Amino acid sequence: MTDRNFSSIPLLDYSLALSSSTKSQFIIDLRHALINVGFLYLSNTDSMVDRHLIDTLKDYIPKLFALPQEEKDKIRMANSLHFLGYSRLGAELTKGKTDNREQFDIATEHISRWKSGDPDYWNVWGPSQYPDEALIPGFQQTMKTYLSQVAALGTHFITLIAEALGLPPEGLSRFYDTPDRMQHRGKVVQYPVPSERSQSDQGVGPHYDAGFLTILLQASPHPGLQVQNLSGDWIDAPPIPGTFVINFGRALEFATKGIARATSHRVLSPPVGSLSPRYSVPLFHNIALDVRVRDSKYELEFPPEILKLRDERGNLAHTDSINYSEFESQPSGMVQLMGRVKSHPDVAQRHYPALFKQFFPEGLPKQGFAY
Ligand SMILES: O=C(O)CCC(=O)C(=O)O
Ligand SMILES: [Fe+2]
Repeated sequence: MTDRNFSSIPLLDYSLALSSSTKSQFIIDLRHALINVGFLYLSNTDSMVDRHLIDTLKDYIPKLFALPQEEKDKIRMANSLHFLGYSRLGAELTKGKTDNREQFDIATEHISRWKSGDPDYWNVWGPSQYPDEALIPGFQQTMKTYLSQVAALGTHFITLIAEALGLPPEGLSRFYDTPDRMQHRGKVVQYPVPSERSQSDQGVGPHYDAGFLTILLQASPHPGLQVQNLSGDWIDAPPIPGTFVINFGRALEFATKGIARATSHRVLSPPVGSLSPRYSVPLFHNIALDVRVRDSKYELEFPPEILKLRDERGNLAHTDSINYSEFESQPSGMVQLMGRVKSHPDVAQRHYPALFKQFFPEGLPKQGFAY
């Protein structure tokens, strides 16, 4: 119980999971992170994600945001049925306040399988938009390779999560289609330095992530990411060189009967006077679009000792996040689509007029409501 109100985020060494003599310790540490924290740092992932590729990607990021505004707007998200593309600074609100960030939503490669008669939510997956190759040569290939390597790390990590929850390694495979039929969504994000006059330090407000797990690259040395512990205190998760931050989302929490924690988190803008923006690259590792996590078809049986750990942990005293409770009843794809419609009403107005009317009967708001 002393671990209940964590005051720092555990660091796990991925290479320990790859050797039979050290794997059991890794699984024990992962179990603690899943049940009590909901966040972890992961080091030594070079066998899955090329370290040089990460450095190359980091070098591209400031150049990507420095592209002329009109070039960024050419690939704006409103062009895309799949909610993939560029969003200007301040396009979204979280908990009623503007998020001070600018971003490119770019996903792993995927050809939409939607056909007439299929549910709308099949269209949340599809091809990405990239800036003109001549303006940022090589970025597209770097990003594609990066996303596919990180997605593969996520696919392996899911088997470790299953083991940490007392299931066989393939215990969570029912939530997935084959890897070639899945799409995982990445973003490249810039949090600008606020001006002296700024009233807000909100990079992104408190929220949960949606799916099973998020794999985050903190791509600049700025602190700012904070994680809410069981008593509601905000704990810093500053960048640690050579690591990813991994956190668990609402779908995993629902699918595991609350054993795994989706943990509320937020990002503070860089302090006024900082010399450069903060950059990050999250990858949201998805489950299959048709899955209803609470349907009996997907119900998982956990060993009593794992359920006991959940019960000993207890429930949250307080959280500042509210989003994605739709997993209780909706298919995963519908939860994603509803989240996207709320965050990006301009895209919805263009491509999903019926849903747009349902969520925004008064017409187009100035900003989206991210969470
Ligand atoms: O930028 C970060 O470090 C985290 C961003 C985040 O939590 C999100 O976009 O869901
Ligand atoms: Fe998040």
